[in-house]
Amino acid sequence: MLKVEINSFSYSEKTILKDIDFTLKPGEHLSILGESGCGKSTLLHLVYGLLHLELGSIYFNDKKLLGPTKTLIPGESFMKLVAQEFNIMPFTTVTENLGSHLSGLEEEKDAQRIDELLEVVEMEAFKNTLVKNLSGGQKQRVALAKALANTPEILLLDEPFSNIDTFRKNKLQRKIFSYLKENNISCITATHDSDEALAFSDHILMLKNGTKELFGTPEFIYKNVSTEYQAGFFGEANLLPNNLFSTENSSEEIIVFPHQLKISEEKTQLKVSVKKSYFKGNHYLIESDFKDKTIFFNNQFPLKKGTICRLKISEMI
Ligand SMILES: Nc1ncnc2c1ncn2[C@@H]1O[C@H](COP(=O)(O)OP(=O)(O)OP(=O)(O)O)[C@@H](O)[C@H]1O
Repeated sequence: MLKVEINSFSYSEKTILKDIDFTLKPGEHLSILGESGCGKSTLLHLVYGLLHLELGSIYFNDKKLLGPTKTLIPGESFMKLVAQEFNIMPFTTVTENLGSHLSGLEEEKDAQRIDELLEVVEMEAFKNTLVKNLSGGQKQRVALAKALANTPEILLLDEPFSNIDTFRKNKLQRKIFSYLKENNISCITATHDSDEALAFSDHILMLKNGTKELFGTPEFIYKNVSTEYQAGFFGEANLLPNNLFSTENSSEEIIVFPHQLKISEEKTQLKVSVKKSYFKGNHYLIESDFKDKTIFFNNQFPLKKGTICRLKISEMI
């Protein structure tokens, strides 16, 4: 089990991470979700042992991980990090790259393992291609396969699918995350992609300015979104006074997602003027004005600019 307790971490005067703690059991997947610059990569680098943690501690099972000031070679052998600038050798083939991480003693066994890894990242067709001739997304897939070569106990992935097109991404995510579960490999991913975090993780740690904003299962996170920052990860969201929808006289504001709002025949208080309709495939996202606020809601059809309509909450999250 991995146990992380970061009281505080800074590169210089400015505190980058503060009061972060979590544990990760074998095979569990934690997503770190946060905006650019909030400290996701720093957190992964601390866990991997590239950065020294003065105020806090990181344990794997009962062993305290000591970090770069106490170890000769930074990084832990049971853990692999796939960083944003992936560490692969450009002038060798894909097979040679993967082979460099295997024993080299049993040729046939290594060849089988390389085929298995290439199948997981769907790179069989590029076996003999020089890495320098691959696209960014293909290099990212080789880096992933390389990290898996020796079956680590913990895999740290920094934006692992950032260069991979949507067409391939979904299938690849399903394959890789089920491979990790089947092999009981724990995983921490740093991501901006809420779809990935919701679909594949056991826990999500949402960060804001280096501190814990929300922590819990994907269902818990989605149902407990209460601020614009938190909702921002899940598409357009509206922060509205609760008393628009209830008779209660409270000053509380609630987050309402576009799919929760529906045009109503009743005289509701939420009377909006349509600004623009965006085609989203199976629905339209309507941008509208309500007093000085922009309100987004979903509709089956596009609406003309200037159309006035009243909205109600059609469903809870
Ligand atoms: N080596 C460094 N020295 C000083 N400051 C750094 C260093 N690396 C990162 N930072 C700063 O620490 C903060 C967190 O950076 P980090 O890379 O961890 O963010 P991130 O959430 O991973 O961002 P992104 O999603 O853009 O990759 C940023 O303000 C960044 O400028």
